[in-house]
Amino acid sequence: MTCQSPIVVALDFPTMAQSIEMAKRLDPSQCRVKVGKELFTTAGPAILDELHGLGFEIFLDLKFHDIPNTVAKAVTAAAKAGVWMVNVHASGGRRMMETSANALQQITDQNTLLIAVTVLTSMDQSDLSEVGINVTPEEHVKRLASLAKSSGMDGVVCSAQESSMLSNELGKDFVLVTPGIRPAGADQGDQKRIMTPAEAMAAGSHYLVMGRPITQAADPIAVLTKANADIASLA
Ligand SMILES: O=c1ccn([C@@H]2O[C@H](COP(=O)(O)O)[C@@H](O)[C@H]2O)c(=O)[nH]1
Repeated sequence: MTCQSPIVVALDFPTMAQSIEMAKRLDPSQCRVKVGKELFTTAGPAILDELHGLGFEIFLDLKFHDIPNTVAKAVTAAAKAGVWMVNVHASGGRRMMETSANALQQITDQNTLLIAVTVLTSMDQSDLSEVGINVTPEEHVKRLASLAKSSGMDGVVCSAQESSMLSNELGKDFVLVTPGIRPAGADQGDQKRIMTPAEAMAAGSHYLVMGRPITQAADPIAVLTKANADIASLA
């Protein structure tokens, strides 16, 4: 089923049963889904089969960061599982990303998108300073995204606050996946660099990751439907 929406719902649940219960309420034409560290660790690869069986395209968000050989093997396994998108950390460096991109090119029957995480949306300037990075989040995102592009990545994970800058710098085809999406008035939680769904799309994001604002809402479908409508009204 072709998905009409840029929204990717983060299924951050502690059990397979809860994630499947949520997925069954969602419509694969209205969103994709994201499987992250919590769900994959508890449910294992079986969750991918379950969600594929429900018709969803899956972003496997495990943010691989290891030596080149290990990461290349991990992204290969993800592609063979048929996921729509998988990611690595750009800070793993050029050789790690190039080796992974080359490994995926060997799998001719899959078109899995390979993207790289730049600066987590939960981090601000002070968090970066504490780990020895003394430039603004925007400057560091730009540096890592440029490295990711020249290392063969299809795109990056960044905050929507950097989407306009990256779109101008790296071109409109370089895929920008932006978590930290918060409808107006929603709880910010641990996210630091946020934007609303419509703002993020207007800024040049291609895909919007939304977790708790949808999954923890009293009416998750109403929040998703409103976000899709807000985005559609931009056209
Ligand atoms: O920089 C990043 C990279 C990944 N994430 C993931 O996206 C979702 C966001 O969930 P919310 O509940 O909407 O905050 C979550 O699974 C993160 O692991 C991110 O937030 N920022």
